[in-house]
Amino acid sequence: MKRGNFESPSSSDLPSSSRFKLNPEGDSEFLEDDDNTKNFARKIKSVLIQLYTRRDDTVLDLACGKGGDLIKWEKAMIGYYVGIDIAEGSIDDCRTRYNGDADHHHRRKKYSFPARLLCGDCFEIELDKILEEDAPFDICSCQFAMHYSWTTETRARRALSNVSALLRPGGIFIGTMPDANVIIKKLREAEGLEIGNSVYWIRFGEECSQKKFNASSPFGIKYVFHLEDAVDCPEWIVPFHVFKSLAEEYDLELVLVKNFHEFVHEYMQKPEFLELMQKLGALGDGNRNQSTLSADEWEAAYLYLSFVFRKRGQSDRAGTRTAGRNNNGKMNISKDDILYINNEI
Ligand SMILES: C[S@@+](CC[C@H](N)C(=O)[O-])C[C@H]1O[C@@H](n2cnc3c(N)ncnc32)[C@H](O)[C@@H]1O
Repeated sequence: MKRGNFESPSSSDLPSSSRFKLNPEGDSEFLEDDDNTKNFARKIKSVLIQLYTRRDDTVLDLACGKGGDLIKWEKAMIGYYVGIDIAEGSIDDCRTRYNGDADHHHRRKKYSFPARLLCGDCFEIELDKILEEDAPFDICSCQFAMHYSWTTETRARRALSNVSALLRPGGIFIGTMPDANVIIKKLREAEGLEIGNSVYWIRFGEECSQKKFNASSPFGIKYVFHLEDAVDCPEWIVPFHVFKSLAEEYDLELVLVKNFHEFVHEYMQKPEFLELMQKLGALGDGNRNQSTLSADEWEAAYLYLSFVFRKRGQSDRAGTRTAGRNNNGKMNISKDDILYINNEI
């Protein structure tokens, strides 16, 4: 039995701070006019979305939360949006946000693409029949959530088979999640079973006291994650090489995987991306009023990675444009329009 073969991350020679602000929950809108709310995780998602989405694309947002990415999809000028989340409250917030209903905290706007919202467990339920009329999608996005599927192999497989079944050939699967290599490396360097700094902590249970992980059972490795201003929640280690090979079984080929540090250096600090950054409002006005990441926030950013997969097969984007799409999409979503799906379906 092979043991403890998670790869170690390459040592990071990256600077200890950056001008972006970290909030991996990333569940609020990207407000172009408000420099002080600039947010690191949201920017990474914005860049990912902008780089891989094309005008009129149809988008499936797995674990969409409160719809924090809606404005990013609007900027990418998508043609149709389907969002699914397990949390009823979040889906309802997503609905009101989509409808442009005002609340105390946010400036609201209407979106120009039709949308559909579902509430259910997208790592348990077979979605291909449920979304038959909406599929195939050009883009599937799963931001800060794929690791919740990693409780068991069955759920991880369901997550990937849903993505694969719903994407068109050549379609793109983008996402962000914790970087298991970094977390395990930090755990091994720590004295006890806890790692962290002033902005986050991660705690493993006694079952991990050996700090060795059996390569033949890479699912269900639990830890508790605490980030400032967020609730503590259980999460699961996703060894990326297992994720990649499982994805391959479902015809999803890896295009890119990058730790957030690397992502920032490759996509967000290079002159050739300046125009994109400006378009996204990510740099503010002449770089004034920039939020700066503290060393601890920058270290917390190192806990995450972004990934891109491509569904195997000949791209038939032009063909799918004319398919009977958007039948279920609305420009204003009522409570009754939300489809609640349960595991029996
Ligand atoms: C950290 S939030 C990310 C929300 C959103 N994707 C974003 O980036 O702003 C994780 C989300 O995953 C959702 N989630 C967790 N497990 C899920 C499941 N099995 N099916 C659907 N959604 C799930 C949670 O309800 C929560 O909204």
